[in-house]
Amino acid sequence: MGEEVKENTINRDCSSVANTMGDANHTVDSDVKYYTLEEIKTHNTSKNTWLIIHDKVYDIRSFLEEHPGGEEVLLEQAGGDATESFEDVGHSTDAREMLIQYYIGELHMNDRKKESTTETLITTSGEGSSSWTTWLIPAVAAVVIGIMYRYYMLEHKSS
Ligand code: HEM
Repeated sequence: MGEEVKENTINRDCSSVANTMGDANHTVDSDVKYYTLEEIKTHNTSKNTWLIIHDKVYDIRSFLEEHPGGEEVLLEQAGGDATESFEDVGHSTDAREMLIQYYIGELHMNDRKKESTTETLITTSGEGSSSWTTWLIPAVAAVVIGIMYRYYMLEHKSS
C-alpha cells in the first residue's frame, strides 16, 4: 500500500518534468507516465518486476510464470533494458502483441539512449562519401586512359 502511494507521487513528478520538456516530446499526452531509470531499477525482484523494451516500461510480474522462455531470463533483465535480449531471441508477432497487456509507461526522455541518432548520422555521412568516391575514381581513370590513347594515336600518326 505504502509503496503504491510513493510510486504515484513519483509518477506525477516525472510526467510534470516531461511536460516541461517542450519540443523533445512533440505533443505530450498527460496520461502517459514517465519513469526514470533510477526508479525502474528498484523493480528488480520476482515479486516486483519491471522491464524496458524499446523505451517502454512493462510490469511483467504476473507474466513471469507464463513466459515460454522461463522466468529466469526475465529476472536477469529485471529493472533494466531488455530490448537487446528480447530482439536477439526473435520473438514472434504474438509475443510483441502480448507486451501491450503489461505496458505501464515510458522511459524518461533523459534516460533514453541517444546512440541511434549518432548511428544514423554516421551512416548517412559514410554513405555520402562512398557515393562520391564511387563516381570520382572511374571518372579520373577514364580521363587518364583518354589522354594516354590520344598520345598513342598522335605518336602512331607521326611515325
Ligand atoms: C515481456 C516481455 C516478453 C514477452 C511478452 C515474451 C513472450 C514470449 C513468447 C510468447 C514466447 C514464445 C515464442 C514466441 O512466440 O516468440 C517467448 C519465447 C522466448 N522468450 Fe520471451 N518474452 C518476453 C521477454 C523475453 C526476454 C527479455 C527474453 C530474454 C532475456 C526472452 C527469452 C525468450 C526465449 C529464450 C524464448 C524461447 C523459448 C523456447 O523456444 O524454448 N523473452 N517469449
